Amino acid sequence: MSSQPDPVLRTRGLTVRYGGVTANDSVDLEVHRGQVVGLIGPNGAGKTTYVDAVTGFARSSGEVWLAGRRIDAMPAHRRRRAGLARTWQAGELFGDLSVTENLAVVAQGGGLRGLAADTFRRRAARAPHDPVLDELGLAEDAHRRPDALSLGRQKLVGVARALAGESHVLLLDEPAAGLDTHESLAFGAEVRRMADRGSAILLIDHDMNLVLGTCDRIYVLDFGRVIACGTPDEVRHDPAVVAAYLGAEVAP
Ligand SMILES: Nc1ncnc2c1ncn2[C@@H]1O[C@H](COP(=O)(O)OP(=O)(O)OP(=O)(O)O)[C@@H](O)[C@H]1O
Repeated sequence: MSSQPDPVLRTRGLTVRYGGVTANDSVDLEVHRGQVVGLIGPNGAGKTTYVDAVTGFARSSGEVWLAGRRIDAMPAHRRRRAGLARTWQAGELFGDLSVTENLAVVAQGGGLRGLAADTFRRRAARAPHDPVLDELGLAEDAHRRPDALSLGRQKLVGVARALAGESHVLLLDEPAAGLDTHESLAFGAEVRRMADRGSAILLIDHDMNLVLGTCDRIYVLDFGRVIACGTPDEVRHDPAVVAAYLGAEVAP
């Protein structure tokens, strides 16, 4: 077998402690270009903590590598600039800005903080049309406000906003929360297309149809530890995963 290229994102021994709680316990994980990798597990297993640690929002020990470069000593804003993009679990969009303006907030860096609102608006109004809107099929909504869109399309705007600017890896934290089955399927297809065009994506979600149907590989966390890793088929039949998380409903 030919050797695989280096992963775009790799963690080694990533550990986060909150007081007496070990929220991430020596997590080794890899995401390659063109892959959607799932991260699943029960409530409180440490999934959001992992994203916080990788992106520099939680103090951690261990190694974080992005595109061959070690980034764990960098503050969050430098990791973002190095190419780590994330969505937030409660990823509200700016309701009084258009879709294009929502993207411009990120693309201009620094967000609204420190920038007078009218200055920001003048700049955002001149913002070039971001090609990511075309890629995600959102071009026709560019000048609408998020609340004029369906929840499914709002979620896509959240992804587009995370992608605005250059990024190597996209970390999606519960992007499908609140979507109905149909919207979730469409969302999964979009995530899959992004990976097929070369993105590297880490997907956290409790919607097992979405995760099992979209991911190339899945890591399962329980009490901060990786208890299993494999293809969707391997993971859904793993007795430890069924016992800790999946239960009988997705087992054969
Ligand atoms: N800022 C914090 N301070 C203290 N403890 C925290 C903090 N953030 C998370 N924890 C604890 O760390 C553990 C992991 O939480 P985390 O939110 O990462 O889990 P999760 O897998 O994302 O859960 P969910 O599926 O409910 O979103 C939990 O025990 C949680 O209570």
